[in-house]
Amino acid sequence: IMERIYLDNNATTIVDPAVRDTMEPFYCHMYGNPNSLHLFGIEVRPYLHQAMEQLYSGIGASDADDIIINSCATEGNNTVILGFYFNLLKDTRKKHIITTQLEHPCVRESCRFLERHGVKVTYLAPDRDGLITAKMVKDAITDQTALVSVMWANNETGIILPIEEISKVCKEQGVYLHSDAVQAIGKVKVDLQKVRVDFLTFSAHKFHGPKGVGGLYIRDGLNLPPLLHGGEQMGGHRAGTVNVAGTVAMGKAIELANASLDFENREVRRLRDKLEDALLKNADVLVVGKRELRTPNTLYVSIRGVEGESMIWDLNQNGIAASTGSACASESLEASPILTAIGADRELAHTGVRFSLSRFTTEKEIDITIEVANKAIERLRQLSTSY
Ligand SMILES: Cc1ncc(COP(=O)(O)O)c(CN[C@@H](CS)C(=O)O)c1O
Repeated sequence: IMERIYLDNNATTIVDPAVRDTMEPFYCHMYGNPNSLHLFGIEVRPYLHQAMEQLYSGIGASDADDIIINSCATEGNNTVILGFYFNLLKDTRKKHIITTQLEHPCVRESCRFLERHGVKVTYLAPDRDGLITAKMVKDAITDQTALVSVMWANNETGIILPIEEISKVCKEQGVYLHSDAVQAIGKVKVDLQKVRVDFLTFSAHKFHGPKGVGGLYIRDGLNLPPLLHGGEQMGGHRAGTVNVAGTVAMGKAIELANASLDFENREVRRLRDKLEDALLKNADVLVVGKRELRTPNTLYVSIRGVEGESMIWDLNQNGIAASTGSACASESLEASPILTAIGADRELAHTGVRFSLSRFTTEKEIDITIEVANKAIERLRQLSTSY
């Protein structure tokens, strides 16, 4: 049987077995609704409390801040951006939001929805290194700007954005800052004691927790109307029965993810660099973003003369899972926005392949991937009419 190799961890990750084990008791043993006042409900509360403590320390949140448990980062990002519309933009003359062309579609489309309701949105374009700088943000802020939304790290390229500098600009200018930290947690240190953001979103399944549970951080004293109404859960910030098993799992997952940061930035980075160096030995191969400015597990490579989809197909035929970019865009055959934004020509913009490793990736898997990828490049270039 062909050995399968999973190198699409920015799309989703395997649940760490230790995380899975924490979920077990909450299905058939302690299955009460935590909001119930009887024994079945009360007995699960200490586990939720422990999970919240793990999450607070996992991102360096202060006790006075809020962390809302939700279903995923898509929900969290929608809650922030739509919540801003109802809370602030609708009633005051501040009708401007600044975001970037790098954001995940759930941020972009939430902003587009607000544009249809009279909000002005600036989508900052990255520079040729794929970066959004604090200066770009500062230059875009006007006296009508209410919110800046910039992701902590990009899901396709792994490029880490200067959130600390951007947060200083937002504080100086009196503008709220939201950061989508989905691709940062477990890869780089996210410490809100050091970097002041007002809203932060994350999803457990990106750092070896289960799908279907995520978190929304709201800094002390900030008020955001709920996206989901009709329950006193999460202090009224998010109605709906709490996903007990998922929350407990996410607490354990963030604890393990932070404990593995050194391993991620040493060993996973070494394997990613080994793959990257091997691919760069081929002519006309471009890696997007400076290596030291990327999350340790991600490599977004453009191989001239090889369509991204063809490369993914060849890899898949050999049991290797990678992607042409974010999973949610995998159906669209459009040119990659990031490659277009950094000035890649049309042909190049269709040649992106994303490899994203994890702490479970082995040296043998990378060696096999190097061999298969080099053979695929040779085969596909021979078939290419343009190379
Ligand atoms: C930066 C960023 N922000 C939000 C999301 C959405 O996460 P959900 O848990 O699905 O709601 C993702 C998920 N990006 C996956 C699936 S599209 C990728 O292949 O890149 C993300 O990377």
